Parts: sequence; C-alpha cells; structure tokens
Amino acid sequence: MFHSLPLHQSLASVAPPVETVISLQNFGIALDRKQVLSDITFDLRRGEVLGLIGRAGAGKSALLRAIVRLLDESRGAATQGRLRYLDHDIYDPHCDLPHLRRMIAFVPQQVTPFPTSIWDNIAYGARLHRIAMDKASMADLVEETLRRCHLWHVVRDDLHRRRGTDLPVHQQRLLCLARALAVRPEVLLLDRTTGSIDQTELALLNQLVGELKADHTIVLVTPTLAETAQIADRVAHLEQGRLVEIDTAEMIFTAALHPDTRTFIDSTAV
Ligand SMILES: Nc1ncnc2c1ncn2[C@@H]1O[C@H](COP(=O)(O)OP(=O)(O)OP(=O)(O)O)[C@@H](O)[C@H]1O
Repeated sequence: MFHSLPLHQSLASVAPPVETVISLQNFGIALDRKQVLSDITFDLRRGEVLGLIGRAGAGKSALLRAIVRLLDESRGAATQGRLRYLDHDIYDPHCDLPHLRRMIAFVPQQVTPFPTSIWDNIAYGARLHRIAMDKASMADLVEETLRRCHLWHVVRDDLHRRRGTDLPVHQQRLLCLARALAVRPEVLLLDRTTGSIDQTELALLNQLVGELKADHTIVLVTPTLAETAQIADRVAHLEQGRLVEIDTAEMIFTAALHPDTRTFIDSTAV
C-alpha cells in the first residue's frame, strides 16, 4: 500500500546526500612565521570540480600543496585549525602520507616526469602501491591511463625506449597526469596556473578535466577565469591566504555576494 510522505521527507529521500571528501575548518598555516593561509573553512564535495581563483600570490597553489602536506616540509611550519580527508586528520603526526598522496594526487604546474622510460613513469607508483602486480595487469594499466590522457596513440611504440623527459613539454604534462591517475586517486588537485599553453593544448586539457570528472573529485587552478567559469561547478575566491567567498560558479561569476569578489572578477577579463 502506498503511504504518501510529508513533503520534506519525500524530498530528502530523493535528493542525493552531499558527501564531504576534504574538509577545512579554520585551517591556516604559517611558514617561518609568515602566515600563508588563514582561517579557511569549506567542504570539498564528492564528484565536484572546485575552481580556485584569486590574484597572483593569493594562496591558490599553497592551498593545493597544504592539502597533500607539501607545504610544511620546510622548517618552521605551524598549522591552525583542521584539515581532514574523510575521517583522517591530514596534519596528525601519524597521518600515512604515502596513502594520503595516493588518494589525493597533486599535479603541479611544473612538468616533472621521471628521467626513466614512459612505461616506468606510469608503473612506478602502481608497483609501489601494489595496484598492478603482474606484467599483464601492469600493461593494461599503462595502456588504460595513457589512453585516458590521450597519449596512447603517440607513445605506444616507444613505451620502453623513450624517456618521459624526451617527450615535448605538452606531452610531458599529459604523462604527469597519467602517472597521477595510475595509482587510482580519489581526488585530483590540478595546478595549471601557468599561461604558457597553446590553445589546442588548453582545449585538450579542458576536455580531459570534463572526462575525469566522472571518476574523480577535482580542485583546479586554471590560467584564466574563463576556463574556471567553463569547467568548475563551484568556485572559491582566495585573497591574501584567506577565503573570500565560495559558491556555485554561476553565482560567483554573475552575482557574487562579496564586493572583493565582484571587484576581482570585474577587473579581470573573463
Ligand atoms: N614554501 C613557502 N614558504 C614561504 N612562503 C610561501 C611558500 N609557498 C608559498 N608561499 C607564499 O604564499 C603566498 C601564496 O603563494 P601561492 O603560490 O600559493 O599564490 P598563488 O595564488 O598560487 O599565485 P600565482 O597565481 O601567482 O601562482 C605567497 O606570498 C608566497 O610567497
């Protein structure tokens, strides 16, 4: 027999729950007594693409690096507040960093392939994390990740002969992304601050983010606001290491609530 539910209950039962993957609560970090990030609070939701925007030096890259504990490698780091991945406290001294960096892959703006074969660039992490343990499954993984990054057709005959560092820079960038994907991360932190990318490569990278979104939660820094507007579901505006505003991309770009966000958007060509 059908029992109708009160409206609030029936809506709750159809709306998918918002799952938090990474959570920051009043998070801040100082390096050598310089406060680089301050009082940042927001949740990264499973399956979303979050774009980070802000002026040069706002703290976009610093935030990405802080999430995978790459910022506190320097001496004199002091953190405030909380930064969590699921139920793991990222700044707990016992945090398993290799596991953290497997589940949250950081792809920096500088291309840094290993000076080893293309195959080894992909296989290294997969071996380390015991993702592919025999030659056949490794071959499948190498092919799958290179295909996902639109690189397979270019390098398939040179996997063992050619070094990652011998590829042209735009292909090295794709190789670094493939290397990150090979360990099957849940979250991708993509830092693409640099503007030195040609239009064809830019279009391919944007297409890739769209494709990767199906399987990953993504935090993205792009060279232009136009790209963030095109790709991101939500956008966080940072200035001077602080979160100014976070909202849907549509709200941020058309009806931002904070005057500093409106000024930043208006003064930067979208
Ligand atoms: N390892 C570090 N030690 C000390 N200060 C740092 C470190 N890393 C970043 N900073 C400082 O943190 C601030 C934010 O830098 P960050 O590179 O995150 O800015 P950004 O928003 O990514 O800028 P851009 O768009 O120019 O890349 C800068 O003042 C920078 O000097």
